[in-house]
Amino acid sequence: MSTSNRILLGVNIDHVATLRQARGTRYPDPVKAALDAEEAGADGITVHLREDRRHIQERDVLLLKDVLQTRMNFEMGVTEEMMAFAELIRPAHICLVPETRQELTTEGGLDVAGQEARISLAVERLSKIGAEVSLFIDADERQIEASKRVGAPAIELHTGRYADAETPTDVADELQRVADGVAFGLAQGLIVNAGHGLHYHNVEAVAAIKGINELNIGHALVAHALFVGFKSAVSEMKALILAAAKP
Ligand SMILES: CC(=O)[C@@H](O)[C@H](O)COP(=O)(O)O
Ligand SMILES: NCC(=O)COP(=O)(O)O
Repeated sequence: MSTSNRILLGVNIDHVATLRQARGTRYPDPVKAALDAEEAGADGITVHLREDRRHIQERDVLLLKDVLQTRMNFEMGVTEEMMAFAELIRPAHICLVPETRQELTTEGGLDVAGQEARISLAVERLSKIGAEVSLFIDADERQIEASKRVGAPAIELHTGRYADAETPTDVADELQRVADGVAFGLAQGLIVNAGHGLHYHNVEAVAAIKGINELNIGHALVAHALFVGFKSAVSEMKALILAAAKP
């Protein structure tokens, strides 16, 4: 069980691509953002190639594969198209996420418990290309146990409910739910990551939870980068996380 205080920052660059896609221009380039993020201390780069291609494109992933100095965390829905693409690019990490076309963003975690056979086949197939497969799930014991059963070495706990909570009681409850999920996942022998909706004002409490391996953060970081630049946005976030994770 890992209870290390070393916590990694995965920088999600999807929403650099959102701005580009809004006009169909060549800029801003998420590949440049990824390289700046790495220079500023990102431990990895996360991209979500959505089925509707609303932000990241195949071109981005193919270029990143060649230029990243750290490692790619490739988020994907469990579809044959994405499985085949993952086999082509062979990322170091793959995170299986639920996806619906109309959603504004990823709503809730993957229902692993409800489709164990299908997820198990996907984990087995993607593990064969050498990827560490994680499952993006809610902090729910049933889903964590199912993740263990299907053979995934890692989970990423969806922190969206914590991020969206409005009253102090709800914030505390949702934070506790994440902390309980981390402890339960670690007890199952899983690598536990977390992310979604984290920003400069809510990240510290999550980073202070012992045993989290990595936080994946994107939207807030890209938004802050508009005002301070990408490198500063990453280094500010990294400093917050590392300070909060200190014993
Ligand atoms: C799975 C996840 O939490 C992130 O990839 C998130 O989905 C960012 O992309 P969207 O904002 O398009 O949902
Ligand atoms: N998996 C979560 C992620 O990569 C980033 O989510 P967000 O910070 O863009 O909400």
